Amino acid sequence: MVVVLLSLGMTKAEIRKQAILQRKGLSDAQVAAYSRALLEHFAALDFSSVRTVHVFLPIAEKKEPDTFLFIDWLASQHPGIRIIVPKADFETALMQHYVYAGREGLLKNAYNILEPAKGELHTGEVDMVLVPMLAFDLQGYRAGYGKGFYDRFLARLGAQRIGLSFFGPVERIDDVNTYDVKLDCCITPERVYYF
Ligand SMILES: Nc1nc2c(c(=O)[nH]1)N(C=O)[C@@H](CNc1ccc(C(=O)N[C@@H](CCC(=O)O)C(=O)O)cc1)CN2
Ligand SMILES: Nc1ncnc2c1ncn2[C@@H]1O[C@H](COP(=O)(O)OP(=O)(O)OP(=O)(O)O)[C@@H](O)[C@H]1O
Repeated sequence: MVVVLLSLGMTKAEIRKQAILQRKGLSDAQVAAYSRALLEHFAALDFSSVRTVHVFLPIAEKKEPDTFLFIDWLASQHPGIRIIVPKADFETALMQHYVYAGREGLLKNAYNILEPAKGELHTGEVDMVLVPMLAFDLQGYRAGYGKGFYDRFLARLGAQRIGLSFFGPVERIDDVNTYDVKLDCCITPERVYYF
């Protein structure tokens, strides 16, 4: 008898490749429409005890969700909430966090990530973090570009971790490691997955 062991899972490297291709296939109009759909789900969350939201700034060239929609919505609907944006140091894979002060002060780094050039550092608590990714799985694990920025950042925080993805989950990420931090939920254009 021949026994075939099928794994439904994928490695992060495989998932990254697939997700990058999937993203590349999106038109600008699709990115805009999907981003609006993500915002609709986000807007339905409970913000009653949220004072600080950490928002990644999109790499437009990589067709990431347009998080400026989220920033504009928060500023108009919850003006009391403080918006924090990151600045990544690629030598240490650590991020510094700044109080968002408008688009004027943002510059693109070598990876096309917009980031604050200067401003007020935020070193206090963060209640909610929007997490970028290439893909996530049914357990709430994610794969990003592979430098561990968000794993390092989220490890020391008690914040709500909210993933944003244009695509639904993969069944399972096989090579999850002890540093990988699970999401609390992941928003896709279709629905919100809770873990
Ligand atoms: N908007 C945004 N900011 C973010 C992240 C993200 O995913 N999205 N990151 C999430 O952790 C961190 C940045 N992570 C990155 C890690 C590696 C590369 C990189 O090596 N880029 C190469 C090749 C990428 C590719 O394979 O396509 C390049 O641009 O040449 C870029 C970003 C922190 N800030
Ligand atoms: N808290 C940590 N301390 C030390 N190393 C870490 C930590 N978190 C992650 N790493 C290391 O960083 C590397 C990248 O991790 P991983 O492949 O999970 O990245 P990713 O989650 O896809 O990337 P990102 O978080 O930047 O989107 C791994 O070698 C991992 O061991």
